Amino acid sequence: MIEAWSVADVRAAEHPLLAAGDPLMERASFALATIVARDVARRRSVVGPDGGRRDGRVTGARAVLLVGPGNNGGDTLFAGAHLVRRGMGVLAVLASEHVHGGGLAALRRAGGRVVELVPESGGEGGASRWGDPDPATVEDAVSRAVGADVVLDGLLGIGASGALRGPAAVLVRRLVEVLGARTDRDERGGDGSVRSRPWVVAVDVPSGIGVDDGTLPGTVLRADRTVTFGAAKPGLLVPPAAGAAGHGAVVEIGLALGADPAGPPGPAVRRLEARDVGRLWTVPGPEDQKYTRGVLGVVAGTPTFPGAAVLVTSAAVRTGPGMVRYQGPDDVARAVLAARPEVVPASGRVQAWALGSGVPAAAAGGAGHDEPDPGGQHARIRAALADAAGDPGGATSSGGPVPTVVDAGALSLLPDRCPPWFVLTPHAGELATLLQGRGEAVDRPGVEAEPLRWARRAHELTGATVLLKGSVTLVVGPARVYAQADAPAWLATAGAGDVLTGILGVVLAGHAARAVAEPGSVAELAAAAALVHGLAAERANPGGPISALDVAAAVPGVVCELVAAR
Ligand SMILES: NC(=O)C1=CN([C@@H]2O[C@H](COP(=O)(O)OP(=O)(O)OC[C@H]3O[C@@H](n4cnc5c(N)ncnc54)[C@H](O)[C@@H]3O)[C@@H](O)[C@H]2O)[C@@H](O)CC1
Ligand SMILES: Nc1ncnc2c1ncn2[C@@H]1O[C@H](COP(=O)(O)OP(=O)(O)O)[C@@H](O)[C@H]1O
Ligand SMILES: [K+]
Repeated sequence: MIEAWSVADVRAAEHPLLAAGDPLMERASFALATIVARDVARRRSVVGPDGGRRDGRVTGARAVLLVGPGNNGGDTLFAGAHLVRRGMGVLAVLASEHVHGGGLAALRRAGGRVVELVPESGGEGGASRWGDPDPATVEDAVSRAVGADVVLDGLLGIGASGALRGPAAVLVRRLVEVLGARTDRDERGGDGSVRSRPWVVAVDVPSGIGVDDGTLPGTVLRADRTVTFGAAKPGLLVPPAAGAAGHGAVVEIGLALGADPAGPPGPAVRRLEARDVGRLWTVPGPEDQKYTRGVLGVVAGTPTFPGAAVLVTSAAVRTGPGMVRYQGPDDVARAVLAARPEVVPASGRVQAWALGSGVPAAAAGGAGHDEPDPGGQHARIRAALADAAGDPGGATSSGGPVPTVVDAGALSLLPDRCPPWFVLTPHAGELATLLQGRGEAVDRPGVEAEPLRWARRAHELTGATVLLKGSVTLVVGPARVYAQADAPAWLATAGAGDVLTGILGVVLAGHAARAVAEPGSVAELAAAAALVHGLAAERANPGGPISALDVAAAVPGVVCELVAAR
């Protein structure tokens, strides 16, 4: 599992070490330089005499450091000194009047070059040194950065507040503009080494992201790699900032995060990895029979949208339940059975529900739909929701409260307050609608700009666990947040969410008692389902287009690998 800690927690963990004189910056900058040199060697790899690739030379490669006012710039300058000693040509672009003195001296001693974005003399006629930097110097710095092998972004770290300001902002805006105008595709030279774009390494975090909330308050230089110190930070996992972080590398600098029982309760954001999911998967034993393994009840699809019912049940059957029961109009049930004869088209006891995929939302005030309750599905969903909440008056008694996936149209049928074992699975548009219905003034772009904030808000307002779908899937439940980024962008295709509903329903059915008894566990189960969904999408057709049903078909293989590796 990747654990991301808040800025406050990281600072609190650094404090005793710094007070004791621990050389944190030396450790951080040495590790940073090592990773940068390794990346550069790989980027400059060449074809050897045997036809295989071997690492290229670091000596002679060019690095440009973008240096800001704080310790982040200090890390970068010290790393630059190490890179000079490894034979690289290093140029530091100082984007601030004051930079880390020790780091600057170390770089100069090693033989690195330095250019100041704002000339020492400052502006003429009383213009502020924090006014516009000299345009010619900016252009020169940008063209050197663009022509370098590697750019280290050390403008701001965890001390950032808001969008980049001052000369750093001017520099980054121009650099992003120039890099954006160049092809995203790497070009290989005659010897096979990579040319064209510099490899961008963010020091600790891409400068100017919202480190704790994952927002992008202004222009940020997208990194190919982020080397982060002590622990990952939330903004490296949470969109949209996570999209600027590239590959990750966490450098151990001795922070004892999580070790102090009196300290913070846990990481701010978590990301499950395959081995975590393998460990929590329920694997049947000889004493099991179909009812002990978990039965999933599905209410999905309508005569107009029967496909969703087929997708949910197909994915569910392939995720390994004891049984899948389907409830819906006869012609939809026939389509389900034609695709998956394993499905039982009858009501009965279930350990979890999957509700609402392919069912239109109930119109506010009951108006606006040709058919107020399409195929009778709204009534079935309402009954199942009451049943799942543990309402004794529930029409389809499952014998107690059971965890439930609430998707698509079922989101419009929720009670005011939900138990945390309800997992709402909106995409950004559906989350905006749900929040508007509860008095929040937010639209889809608003959710996309601050998905963590709004997923949290939906959890607070409803009490349910909220799984917000997107390129990174966020899960917010009681006391826990997960950010899963396992899926290829090819998964953004109609029906893919219905497949997730089926997978998640079966995961919940397999852990039904625990989900209700320990609501804190529900977010982890939902994150696990998102991981399986994402890996299945990748496996369905690596690097190419995928259809939703193909994702479902890939689930058994993914589960097999996960449990084999645990
Ligand atoms: N404390 C330590 O010894 C360690 C710190 N580390 C490094 O130190 C960094 C944190 O250092 P700092 O606390 O100095 O913070 P930063 O290096 O992030 O710099 C913060 C300073 O930048 C300025 N600033 C803030 N927001 C700005 C904006 N939007 N536009 C322009 N200027 C802005 C402010 O003057 C602020 O004080 C970490 O990210 C990490 O790289 C690591 O070396 C590990 C150990
Ligand atoms: N850019 C993306 N990269 C990876 N996965 C994505 C991306 N966009 C969407 N997804 C995933 O695809 C699925 C789409 O679900 P949804 O929007 O509910 O579609 P539908 O209702 O058609 O099934 C979700 O699981 C979501 O997380
Ligand atoms: K940085």
